[in-house]
Amino acid sequence: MTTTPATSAASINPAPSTEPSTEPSTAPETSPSAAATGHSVRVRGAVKHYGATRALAGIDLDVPAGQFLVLLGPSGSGKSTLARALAGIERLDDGEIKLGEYIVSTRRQHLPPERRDLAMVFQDYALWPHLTARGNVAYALRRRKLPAPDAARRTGEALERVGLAGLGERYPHELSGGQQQRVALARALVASPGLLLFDEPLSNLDTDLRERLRVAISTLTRQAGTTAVYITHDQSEAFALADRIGVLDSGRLVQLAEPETIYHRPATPFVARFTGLAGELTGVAAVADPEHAVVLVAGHRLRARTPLRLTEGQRARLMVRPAATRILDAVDAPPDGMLAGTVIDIAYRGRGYEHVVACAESTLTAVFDTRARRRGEQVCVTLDPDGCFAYPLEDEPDGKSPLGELYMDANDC
Ligand SMILES: Nc1ncnc2c1ncn2[C@@H]1O[C@H](COP(=O)(O)OP(=O)(O)OP(=O)(O)O)[C@@H](O)[C@H]1O
Repeated sequence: MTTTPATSAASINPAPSTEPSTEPSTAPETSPSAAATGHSVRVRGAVKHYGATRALAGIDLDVPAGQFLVLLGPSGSGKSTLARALAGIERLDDGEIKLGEYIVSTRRQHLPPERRDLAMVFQDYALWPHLTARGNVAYALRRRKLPAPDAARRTGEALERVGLAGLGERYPHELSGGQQQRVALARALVASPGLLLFDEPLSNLDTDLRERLRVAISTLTRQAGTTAVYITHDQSEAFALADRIGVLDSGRLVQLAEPETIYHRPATPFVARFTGLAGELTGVAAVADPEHAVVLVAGHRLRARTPLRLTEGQRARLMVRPAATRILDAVDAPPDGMLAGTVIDIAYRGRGYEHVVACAESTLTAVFDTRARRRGEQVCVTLDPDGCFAYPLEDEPDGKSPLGELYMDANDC
C-alpha cells in the first residue's frame, strides 16, 4: 500500500514563536486542492518509549472522517505523545497510523508532518512573532500556490470566522491570549486540512475566554467538516466538545465511547474517577446481576450499576456521580437508597447550594439542594442508582483507596 497522500495539501502549522524569525523550509506541496472533508484516522498497536518510560503502550484507535474525538487523561497518560505521533512530530517505536487512505507511520516509514494534510493548535499559540495576524494565517496557505487574490480572500474570511476581521494587521504581541489563539485557530482552518489536532488549546485562557473559544472551536471545526482530535485533561471540556471521548491511562486507551456512555457506564474505576465523582463508599455486594447490584454500605442497601462483573458477597467500591445525589431532611431510619449524614461545608453555586456531607465513613461532595443547609445539620442523602457504579474492590488496577478524600472538581458534570 502506498504511504503518500497523493492529493494532500500539507499544512502543519509553523514552528513555535521561540524559533528564529525565519520561515522554515517546507517540502513542495503535492497538490493545490483542499481536502473536501476530513480524513479518517486509524491507529493500530501504537507503542512509544522515552528511555525507560512507556508513553504509549499499544494503542488501537479509529476516528471516522469528520468526527470530533477528545482524548482525555491525566498528566503523563500519553495524550500529547499520541497527538504528536498523529502529527508526525514523534516517530512510533511500533504500530501503524493511517490517515484517510494512506499509511503515514509504521515502524520503518514515517511521513513528515508537512505531508500529512493536518494542522495543529497548541496551548502556547505558536504564532510567528514577526508576522501580523493576517500574515500568520496566510502562512498556512503558502504551499497552496493560490492566486494572490484568492489567498487574500481566504485569509480574510478565516479571520472573520474567528471574529478578528478588524485585527488582521496587529502583531501577536499586540493581541490578547484569546485573540492570539483565535489567530492560531484561523491559521489551522484556512487551508481546510483533513485533520485538526488540538493540544490543550484553552489551558492558558481564563474561564470566560475558554468558554467562548471552546464554542468557536466546536462550531467552526464542525462547519469545516474536518476530523478533529482534541487533547485535554479537563473532563468538562471533553464532555462539552466530543462526539466521542477516548480515556487514556498510563499509555493505554481504557475506554472509547460517546460522552453519554462514558458518563453513565464508565468502564473502570479510573474512568469513573477521572470523569467526576461526588465520592466513593465501600461495602459488600448483597445482590448482583449482570447489570446492577445492591451494595450494603454501613447497613444501608444502595443500588448501583455494575460496569464490571461483581458477585454476591464480594467487597465493592461504590462510586457516586454528583448528579446522582440529593439532600433531604433527616429521618430516623433512612430507607433503601439513602444514607444518613452530617453537613460539613456549603458552597453557593448560583442555581443553588452544593454541600459536603460526611456519611458512611466517607465524604460526598457537591450534594445539591436549592436551599442552604446548616453546617453540622443532620440530613439524608438519596443516591440515584443510575449515577452509582459498583466495582469489585480488589480489581482496581491502581490500588488507590481514596475514601475520605474530597472531590474538589466533582461539580462539572
Ligand atoms: N521528550 C520526552 N522525553 C522523555 N519523556 C517524555 C518525553 N515526552 C513525554 N515523556 C514522558 O512520556 C509520558 C507521556 O507524556 P505525554 O506528554 O504524552 O503525557 P500527557 O498525557 O500529554 O501529559 P500532560 O497532560 O502533562 O502534557 C510521561 O511519562 C512523560 O514524562
